[in-house]
Amino acid sequence: MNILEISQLSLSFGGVHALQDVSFHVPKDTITTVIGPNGAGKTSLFNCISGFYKPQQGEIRYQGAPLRGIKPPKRAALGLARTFQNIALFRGMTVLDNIKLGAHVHMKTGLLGSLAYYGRARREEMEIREEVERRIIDFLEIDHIRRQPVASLPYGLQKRVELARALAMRPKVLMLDEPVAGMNREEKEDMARFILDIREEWDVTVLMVEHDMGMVMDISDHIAVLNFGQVIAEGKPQDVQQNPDVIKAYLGNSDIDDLRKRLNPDREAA
Ligand SMILES: Nc1ncnc2c1ncn2[C@@H]1O[C@H](COP(=O)(O)OP(=O)(O)OP(=O)(O)O)[C@@H](O)[C@H]1O
Repeated sequence: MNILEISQLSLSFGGVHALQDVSFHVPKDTITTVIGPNGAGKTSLFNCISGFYKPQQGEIRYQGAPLRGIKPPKRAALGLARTFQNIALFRGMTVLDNIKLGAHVHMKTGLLGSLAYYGRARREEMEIREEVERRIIDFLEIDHIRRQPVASLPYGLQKRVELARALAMRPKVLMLDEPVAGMNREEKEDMARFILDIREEWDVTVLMVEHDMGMVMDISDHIAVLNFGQVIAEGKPQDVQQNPDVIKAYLGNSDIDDLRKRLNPDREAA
């Protein structure tokens, strides 16, 4: 079953065609990765799925239902959680407070919601939240820093806190925009392990944009390749890697050594 179905999506900014007739699917319980050279449209696609951009054409279906007209906070509450290319945490706040903000998407707002949301229901929700927060902190091994302000942490740990906040949203689809960008090798290996464990232990489908081809080929179940706003290949890592159109797309943007490094998963572990 596909948890997300993207059909014939097109998005333009003036004369720039960021996405052209993009169709692909995200099978449930997989790690699905969107790759492609710089400017290929990967972040634009993420922005369409999370509702920040409105495509001029096409449809995105989530759990079988169209997302059109649903605003970003509602999409998050429905289970589409996201991290960003550049860390988007509240740097002055503690790790724990940042994680608590993630859970906020489930708070009822508005007068009717507030009236319906007191007493036992609210207590139960708070208990669930605390339990989820505890589980996330244990899982991501960040108990020792939970009272520290985010700004005081090294980059790799900040990225982990961002992941924690996204998990606190209790997602069904976790969208990760370049989760290992800027990380050293050890941080990358940790992050790759966490992403694999999230799929296994948290019943979450992962949709990722990532440039690190070693990690992409190692941990992805399904890959879609974008180039100039169009899907040029989709399939298993080994199929995508051999695809002549994919090789050409990367060759057009890199020298041969860079290409080898990018497409060869044996280059380095994660
Ligand atoms: N808000 C915007 N306004 C105008 N043009 C935009 C906007 N967002 C994206 N674009 C353009 O759309 C195209 C695709 O950009 P996008 O950021 O989606 O690519 P990308 O694959 O995520 O690139 P990268 O790997 O460098 O992050 C680019 O030509 C970009 O300049």
